[in-house]
Amino acid sequence: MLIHTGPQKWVENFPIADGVRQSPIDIVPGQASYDAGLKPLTLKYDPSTCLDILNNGHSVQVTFADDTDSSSLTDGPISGLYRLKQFHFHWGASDSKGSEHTVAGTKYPAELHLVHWNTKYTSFSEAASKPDGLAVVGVFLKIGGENPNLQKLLDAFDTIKSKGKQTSFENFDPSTLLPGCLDYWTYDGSLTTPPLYESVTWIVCKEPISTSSAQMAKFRTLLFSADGAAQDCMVDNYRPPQPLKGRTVRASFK
Ligand SMILES: NS(=O)(=O)c1ccc(C(=O)NCC(F)(F)F)cc1
Ligand SMILES: [Zn+2]
Repeated sequence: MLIHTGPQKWVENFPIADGVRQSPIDIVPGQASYDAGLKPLTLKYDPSTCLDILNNGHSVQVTFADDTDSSSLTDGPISGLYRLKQFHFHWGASDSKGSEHTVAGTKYPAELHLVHWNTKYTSFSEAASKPDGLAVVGVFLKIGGENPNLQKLLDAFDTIKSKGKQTSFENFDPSTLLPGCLDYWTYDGSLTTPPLYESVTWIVCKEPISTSSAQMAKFRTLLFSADGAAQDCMVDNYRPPQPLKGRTVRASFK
């Protein structure tokens, strides 16, 4: 039988769900503070570090080799160098919802998260629970023209339909999924799925990338459920916005 332990239930096992720096949030551009001290993002990705694509039961994830600095994030709001570990998506059951962050209440049909960890720590796992451990770049997807770079991912979905399936996925360049303009909002937040660690410097790009309605439909063919279990479509895998609790959202642009 289908057990949905949705976001409202998480606080029972993860009390930090009611913490002071939870994510996602609703970003209100008019209330963000422009910070001239914020640097442009430096994202350097090496396609040869791309390893595989996985259905982990709550999203589709592309994992990278993180034993060297070849795929990294520097500058922006962070200090030091953060290595790319993986990227994944959140999406809705229809094009009217799906993103985790919202912009003045606007929901996008999907949101891409590029997850990086601070190399002042020895591993992703060690960094994941530290207040300055992770930096996640969020990119909104909006309905427009078909996205040929996204299509490369979607073409692998038939082989990873159910939970736990993974397949090799090589030489993919994640920078092809970035918008042309890297203006961003930044704030201190958390993982948006349990254990909800308050360890993320969020960097949310103002400019969305495009996807088509047909491409969004392809995301919805993935399953939360494992092979042999009752088929449970992987949709609405987003956490709704959380209270700001006095935090400031800074903008890298005027
Ligand atoms: N949706 S999100 O905020 O980008 C996000 C990013 C990464 C993780 C993750 O690695 N969880 C496993 C860990 F770290 F051991 F707890 C969860 C959520
Ligand atoms: Zn995410």
